[in-house]
Amino acid sequence: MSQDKKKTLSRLLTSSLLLHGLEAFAIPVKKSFDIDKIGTQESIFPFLAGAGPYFSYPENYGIPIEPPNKCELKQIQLIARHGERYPTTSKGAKLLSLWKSLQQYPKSFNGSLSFLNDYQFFIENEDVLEMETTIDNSVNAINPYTGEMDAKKHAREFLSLYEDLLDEKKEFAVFAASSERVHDTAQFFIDSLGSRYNVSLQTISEEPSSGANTLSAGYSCPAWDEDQYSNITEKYSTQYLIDIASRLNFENKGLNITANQANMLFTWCAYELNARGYSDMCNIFTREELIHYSYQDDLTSYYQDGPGYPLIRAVGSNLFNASVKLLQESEHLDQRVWLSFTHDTDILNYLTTVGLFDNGKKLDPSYVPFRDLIFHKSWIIPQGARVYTQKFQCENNTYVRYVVNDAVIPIESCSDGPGFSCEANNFYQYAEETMANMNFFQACNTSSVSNITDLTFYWDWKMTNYNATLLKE
Ligand SMILES: Cc1ncc(C[n+]2csc(CCOP(=O)(O)O)c2C)c(N)n1
Repeated sequence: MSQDKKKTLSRLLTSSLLLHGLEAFAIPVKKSFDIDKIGTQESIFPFLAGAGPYFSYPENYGIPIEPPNKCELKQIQLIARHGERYPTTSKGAKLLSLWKSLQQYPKSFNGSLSFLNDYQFFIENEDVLEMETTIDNSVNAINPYTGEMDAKKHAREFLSLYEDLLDEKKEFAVFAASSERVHDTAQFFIDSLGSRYNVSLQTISEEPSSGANTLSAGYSCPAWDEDQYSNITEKYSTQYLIDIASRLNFENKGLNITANQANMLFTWCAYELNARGYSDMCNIFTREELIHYSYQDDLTSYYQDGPGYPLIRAVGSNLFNASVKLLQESEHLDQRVWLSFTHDTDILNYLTTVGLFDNGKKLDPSYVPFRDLIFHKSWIIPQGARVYTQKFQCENNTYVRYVVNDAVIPIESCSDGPGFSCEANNFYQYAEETMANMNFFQACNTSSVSNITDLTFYWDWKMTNYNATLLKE
């Protein structure tokens, strides 16, 4: 705020307080207003490992997301992540213990941490852990980045593009994995569609026992080992974390922050943005450090849940296979819109099978491969991520294409249709080749936790009525 503005504000406060017979000097004008900070940190969202607020896919190729001229939409599928949330229980415990140890520091903080001298922690009680951020549970009344508002805004954007595919009279199903935050996101989305529609929210169990009949195949995959490629991912230099810790410790003698704690400060920054709308903690990093943090996350995701781990293509085939079936049957189904909500890794597993973010170049832990990198995890699955499959008809042919976080992402080997789409039969062939000899149930050794071998909920929801118990996971 300019000096002039501050003076005017102070004069206004003085005169109004005098009018009320109060002493003006009793109320100091605050040095910095939250409203000045909110909205100033959006350029760093892409560097926060998908933990910070939603942002559109940054490298939009310029292809309009509306169906091309003279083409008619036939089916829309959505696989979406829940919206902005509080940390998980395990991350929350680590953050709380870090906050406690910072509070033990006997002196005033200097340098970039000096905001902590007058600071209120953003996790106000443990009940919010694992949950969506909402208007109600936000730390700041003017937080624009709640999971609640994200889902509600998304639903309005969805209506603006696809309303014509919805039938006001007929009941239709929306599907959510049984994690409470995922379910809540779906409910916010449905609420925002308005009362014209008759929606039945189907809650699909994400317990391993649900086997293949799930929106979160990762939980039904005992064969998956998060450390399978840790020998590669651990090679990435964490010197940037040591540098951050040294800088903070130099500014604050006796603080003794460790590199692991420096790593947690990125998490702090991201989740505080979701809960408060801004985070002074985000300002302690240099751009270079943010780039290192972001690439380290790309690298681990690539080898744990993406193209770097061959098993993942089988995990993702569970959902891709169902999605292809829905596309093929579109003329015979009485629902033209298929909306599903789940977790980040499930969407990543699915897109790995589709093959949208794999240029065949394995991510290298010895340097940041700027020019060769198309696997930016946070661009693909930020909080509130949304992956649409569009099927449309132009003259006598039908076509399929993907819209990821508001950007059309063509299948490069099949993109000669209108709007860089893939002609439907070519698409089915592409899918068949991609999933040839792939069997989720076998590859994952799912039989050790379940005997359910097929994903059926899109087809049998009316008969079954899925209402799994909600889980905080
Ligand atoms: C293949 C595979 N990859 C990862 C996991 C673990 N996992 C899945 S969802 C989730 C919570 C965070 O996601 P969100 O923030 O979207 O709720 C975690 C920890 C698994 N079980 N299988």
